[in-house]
Amino acid sequence: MLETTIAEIAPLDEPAMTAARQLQARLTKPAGSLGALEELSVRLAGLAGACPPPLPTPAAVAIFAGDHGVHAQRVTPWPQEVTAQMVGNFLAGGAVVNAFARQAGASVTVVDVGVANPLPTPEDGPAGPGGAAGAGGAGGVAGPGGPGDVPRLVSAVVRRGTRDMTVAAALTRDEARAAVEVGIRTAGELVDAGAGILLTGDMGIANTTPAAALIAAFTGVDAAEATGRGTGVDDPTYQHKIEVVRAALRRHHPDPADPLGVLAAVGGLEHAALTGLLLGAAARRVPVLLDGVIAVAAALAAVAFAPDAVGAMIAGHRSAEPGATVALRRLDLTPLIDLGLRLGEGTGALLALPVVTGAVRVLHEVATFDSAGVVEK
Ligand SMILES: O=C(O)c1ccc[n+]([C@@H]2O[C@H](COP(=O)([O-])O)[C@@H](O)[C@H]2O)c1
Ligand SMILES: Cc1cc2nc[nH]c2cc1C
Repeated sequence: MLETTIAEIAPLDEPAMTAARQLQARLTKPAGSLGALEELSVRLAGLAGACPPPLPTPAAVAIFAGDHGVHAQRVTPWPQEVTAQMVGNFLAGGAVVNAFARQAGASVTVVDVGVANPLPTPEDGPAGPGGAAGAGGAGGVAGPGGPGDVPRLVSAVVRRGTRDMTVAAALTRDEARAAVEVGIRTAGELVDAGAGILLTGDMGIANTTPAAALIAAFTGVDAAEATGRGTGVDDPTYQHKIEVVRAALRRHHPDPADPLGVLAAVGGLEHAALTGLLLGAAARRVPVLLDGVIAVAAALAAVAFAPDAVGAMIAGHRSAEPGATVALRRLDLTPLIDLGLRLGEGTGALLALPVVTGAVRVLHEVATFDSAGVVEK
């Protein structure tokens, strides 16, 4: 499935992009006055092979959840159980991603690709599914797409957490491939169900450590440049975290020309699955909004598999994690918003969604100088 998906990924359609540029020039606004939105609309026309491209709706967030053996190296202050507990919170509608998804009108799908601990059940009380649902707003669990559209759980466990990358490869190649294919399948299912845009989300205590290792492996920057403070670590833990990333890279010497090998050596299950989601979206020519540092690390893997996959990607925001800026530079993507977010879950991508919709809506709805009878300069 990985190879056939890669084979389907093609460059942006030049005639559609030319048509979008010409249309932008005729709309009732000074040329270039919509800044980055203009080139975004051109790219989306190229992806769709049509001008105007379809409005990017409905939107679907896919949150991939997994745990990390490198947690044993004390790279994060949070206990591993929080991954499972936050999955429960997502399903109950009580997390930030749920609030932003309701605001944006996006559906939420949580994919368990390798959570180590058992997921909470509704009987587990207020923190479990159903418990926080009242936080969804007056009237209960109203989902983003209307009543009944509640967050959905997909169980696609490849293994219950990776191995500690400082002592072994995090995953076997077969496990890494299986996780990538979970992401490809997720993209296919969401697009088949009608999604017009996909948004990346992630949950995994300790996952900023493999994200940093992936970014260093694919870009060649030093571990210190790719590593950040994640959920928030003190200075000694931060220095230690850089050494952990450095030790993993020294141990495995991942070859950036072998993305499956890199994901297996120093990746995470959610990073691999997100790589698959990005490849699947590109193959189906549906745009995908990237969230934070975990998503952009996965994006580096995706373009190593298929360089043209970048055509489907939109950088939602600039995560506060320094590795995100390193990766975005390599991908040549400019983030739409820059608010110092470092939460993950898909929150930054959701905040950027109205900007993307606005960029496309302009091509659909704005009058031309001719049609509106407005004189040009
Ligand atoms: O999206 C980001 O850029 C981002 C930056 C820092 C932390 N996170 C989230 O925080 C968790 C990982 O942080 P840490 O410190 O445990 O590695 C994981 O669940 C991520 O979704 C996410
Ligand atoms: C509470 C909490 C929520 C999160 N959401 C994404 N990563 C997270 C990490 C923590 C610790």
